[in-house]
Amino acid sequence: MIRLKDIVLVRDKKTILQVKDFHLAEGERLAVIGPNGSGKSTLVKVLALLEPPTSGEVFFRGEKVTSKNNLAIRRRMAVVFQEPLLLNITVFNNVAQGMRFRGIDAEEIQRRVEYWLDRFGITALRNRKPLNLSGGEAQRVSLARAFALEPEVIFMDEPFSALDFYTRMELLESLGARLAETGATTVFVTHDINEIPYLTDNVAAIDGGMIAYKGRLDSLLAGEVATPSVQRLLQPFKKSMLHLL
Ligand SMILES: Nc1ncnc2c1ncn2[C@@H]1O[C@H](COP(=O)(O)OP(=O)(O)OP(=O)(O)O)[C@@H](O)[C@H]1O
Repeated sequence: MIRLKDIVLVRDKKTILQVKDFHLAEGERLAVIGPNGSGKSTLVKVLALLEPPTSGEVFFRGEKVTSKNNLAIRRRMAVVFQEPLLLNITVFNNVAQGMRFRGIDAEEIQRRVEYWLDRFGITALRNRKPLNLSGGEAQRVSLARAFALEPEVIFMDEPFSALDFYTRMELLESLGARLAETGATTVFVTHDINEIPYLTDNVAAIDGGMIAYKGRLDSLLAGEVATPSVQRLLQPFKKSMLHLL
């Protein structure tokens, strides 16, 4: 579905990302892990067409992304960030807004908003403004907004890392069920490897801007080749997780 070819991204004369060949298949659910500053968010920004690489090519369904088709392709994707980034309008309108920008008709918008508010358990909040929501509720709104767009790919960049443990567990369960229901192609960045089994067993580890591993999480935890700093990152999780896999 998305292919990166010979991608290099340079910021302040420093190479932040270097990806020779990367392929995200249709329906694939990929978790992305890596040490702080390794380039996880940058990888998502390049895949989601939010940041053009310094050199190299991005293909979406075989079509090369250019400055001309970039916006049209970006509208087929949705991104959920760590901060919900809601507008100061009602929950209903926050979920509806992106669809309005995409020219979807009012009846269909109404149907989708109601459906996704229900799926994320926030129908009762429909007339509330974001300032009156808890962090977990606000992130549910941001998830409903993304799913309502019926995107071909959903990117999530540490969406739950600002939330407390119980809220994170609830949201992971809920997100896992919704992803299973839609079959959406997904990239999920996390710094907490414990979150991954709720969503997928498919992981990419990034280190120093390069993809050090892409494959099954259990194989990675069992010691399959990755860079020493990715192995160090896994160390604290190994004991607690191996029995779960
Ligand atoms: N605007 C910028 N200008 C220069 N360097 C930047 C900029 N934004 C990020 N970087 C650098 O790019 C590298 C990759 O950053 P990125 O945010 O992709 O890493 P990350 O793996 O998502 O990190 P974290 O786990 O801390 O969120 C880091 O070294 C960071 O300092």
